[in-house]
Amino acid sequence: MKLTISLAQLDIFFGNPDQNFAQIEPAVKRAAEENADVVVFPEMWNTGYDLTRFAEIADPTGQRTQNLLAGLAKKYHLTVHGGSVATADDGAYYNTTYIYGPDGRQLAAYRKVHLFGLMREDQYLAAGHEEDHFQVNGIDATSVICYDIRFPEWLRTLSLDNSRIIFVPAEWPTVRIPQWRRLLAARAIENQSFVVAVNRVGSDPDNQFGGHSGIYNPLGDEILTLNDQPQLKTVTIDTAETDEARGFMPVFADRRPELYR
Ligand SMILES: O=C(O)CCC(=O)C(=O)O
Repeated sequence: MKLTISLAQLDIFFGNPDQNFAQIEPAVKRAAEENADVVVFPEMWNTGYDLTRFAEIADPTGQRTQNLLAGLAKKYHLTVHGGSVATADDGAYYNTTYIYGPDGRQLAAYRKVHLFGLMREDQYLAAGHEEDHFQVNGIDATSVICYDIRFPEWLRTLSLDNSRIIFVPAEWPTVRIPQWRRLLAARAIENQSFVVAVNRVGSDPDNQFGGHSGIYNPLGDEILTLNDQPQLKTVTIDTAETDEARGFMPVFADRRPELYR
């Protein structure tokens, strides 16, 4: 099955939800003009890593984000993968993904499972515990957030349910972009899946972010790579390539889960 995907590689205004919210509709509109079936945003695009001000700026129960994404998905008739946003719920903060289908219905909500201690995320956020599985235009897919890609056992777990695409929104620093690209390629190869990854660009008080959003085929080839500037690019993938990869080399059937821990 074919799927046309737009990667919306944004810069993010540090701690300024209003300015960040204003960036979303123009990108969705542009993706629709490029006939995308799905548009994907980066991680924590509402606030950036302005962790100490979450009480003020995190989205209460994610409502503002959900209303925006649901409305845009319906208006432009495509799936909106909302990257992730900082949300507040029951006295805790989360790094949360929302995904909406073209009819405006929520397809998935996911909270980042592995919190990134190096950026003090674990001191300010609570971790998620749940898998996410959804379909985009009839294609089984799953989604993680940034640092989660360093945990192959988690992406394998998520891929066991016939998933053909792994979405990865991120705020990945420039200094580790070579690792970003290798990790994404490895996750694509070992799970015989497409990996669709959107990183932010620009900087915050602590980090420079390196872009290089990309799409990797099930052989780990980068079939689309962006640079380190704000941009939106669109490409069509064919998930028959996942059938070919899995048919040729039965990695899933050859697993020995009884030996793993
Ligand atoms: O793993 C890394 O090097 C970067 C992870 C990260 O920046 C994040 O999870 O926000």
